[in-house]
Amino acid sequence: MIRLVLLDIEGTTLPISFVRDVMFPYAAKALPALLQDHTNPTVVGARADIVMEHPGQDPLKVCQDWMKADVKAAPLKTLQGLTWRQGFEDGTLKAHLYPDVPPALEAWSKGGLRLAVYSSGSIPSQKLLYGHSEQGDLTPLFEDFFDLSTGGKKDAASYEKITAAVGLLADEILFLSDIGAELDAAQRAGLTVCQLVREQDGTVPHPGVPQAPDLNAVSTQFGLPVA
Ligand SMILES: CSCCC(=O)C(=O)COP(=O)(O)O
Ligand SMILES: [Mg+2]
Repeated sequence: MIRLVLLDIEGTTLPISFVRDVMFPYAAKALPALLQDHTNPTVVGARADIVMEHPGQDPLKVCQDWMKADVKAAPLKTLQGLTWRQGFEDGTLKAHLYPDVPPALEAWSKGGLRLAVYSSGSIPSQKLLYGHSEQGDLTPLFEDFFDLSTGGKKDAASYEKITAAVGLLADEILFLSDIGAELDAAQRAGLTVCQLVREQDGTVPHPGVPQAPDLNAVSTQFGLPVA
């Protein structure tokens, strides 16, 4: 029986185009000034991690290359999160979640399911995004937020840590993601999984895992409360 739904963000609850065409350009504009900050300990720490990983290279150039290739690197995600704070708080950024997402999350939560996020985006940026969506503040629906500080999303050990943190049996957790390698890792850790195959994102169906085009179809497939 499913007791908790663990959700990826990009490609699952939020169109990839919103990340690529709105959030990344916003961060790209703000990053040069942010990387000049030598007093904020979060920036100092992230820059040091980049330099350690890419000695001799300009940290800004490394970040720009990572963004071009959508590399899920923890220091980049931390820095992006810092830039997005301003945009979400002043109303320039508002998350355009897929329309099926808010009603499904509300129905699941109302029906007694526990909800948590696991995204490469930093925890502060996850909270900003769900706190400033077109459909209002959805953060109260989530009991927990996990990011790359728990481990990589393609590592089974990360899902074992999340299972321990939420105090459930692994198969009582339903993990939803668009990425096959993430679903494979979660399955290796014993979680129940489903791939979101969003037409708008051009998601490639991954063999060996159940698939759904949206969260309503997830509800039907797994017998979850319906919106
Ligand atoms: C607050 S998430 C912003 C989007 C992002 O930067 C990202 O890396 C999302 O990756 P996901 O693991 O949710 O596919
Ligand atoms: Mg994703």
